[in-house]
Amino acid sequence: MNIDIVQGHFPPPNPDGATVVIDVIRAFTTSYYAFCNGVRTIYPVATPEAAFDLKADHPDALLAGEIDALPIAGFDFGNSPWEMQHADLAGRPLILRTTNGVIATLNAFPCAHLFVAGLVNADATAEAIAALGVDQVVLVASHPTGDEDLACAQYLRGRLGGDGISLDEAVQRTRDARAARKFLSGDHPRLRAADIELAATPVETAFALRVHSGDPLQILPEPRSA
Ligand SMILES: O=C(O)[C@H](CS(=O)(=O)O)OP(=O)(O)O
Ligand SMILES: [Mg+2]
Repeated sequence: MNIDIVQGHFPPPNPDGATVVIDVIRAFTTSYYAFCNGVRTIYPVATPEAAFDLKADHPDALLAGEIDALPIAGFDFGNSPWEMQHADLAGRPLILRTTNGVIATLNAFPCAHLFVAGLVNADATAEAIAALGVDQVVLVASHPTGDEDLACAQYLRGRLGGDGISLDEAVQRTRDARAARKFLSGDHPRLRAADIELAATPVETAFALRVHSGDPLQILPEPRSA
């Protein structure tokens, strides 16, 4: 298996292989906890306007996301795993707009298989990719310069049989990442240290998150292979 790591919002085409878009702080940690708390599907969108337009077609949808890490006016939630844990989401679709993970996901097709991941579900993602039997894997650290997504990509590469780093190192690099500072400083009530705690805590029983092509794209939990 050939495994490439790239950084940023523009994954290379990977028509026969598997691509994983990684966003540890916070888009796919938020997505994971949204599903844990009952969300039915996630629609990733590029802009607040696209979110409001899509909600017109899905009136039961909830809106989550950020601009400059802060909640968007008129949205129900920030891009916050803690907020996902503390809300009633059962059976609702979620429309998600974020700066890095969501934008890279929207740019990731063409690829044969697309997943999104954080450290929370990195092991489950590695298992799902290994089960595909593909020759080419692209790991996309979606923050163009941040270390948290790159560390997760390097951990995932190791889990897939390539050069890797330990889970402890990936956890520490998440806590130390520049993007984590504004949450850990306590300067803003909607930027919570609890979000970083959740982003930096792998969950052994987690599930992978697969992106299904179509208009709109949908993110759905992937059943774990036995
Ligand atoms: O809301 C987030 O955590 C980030 C923005 S930043 O890196 O914290 O400024 O968006 P994401 O798309 O989840 O990286
Ligand atoms: Mg991020």
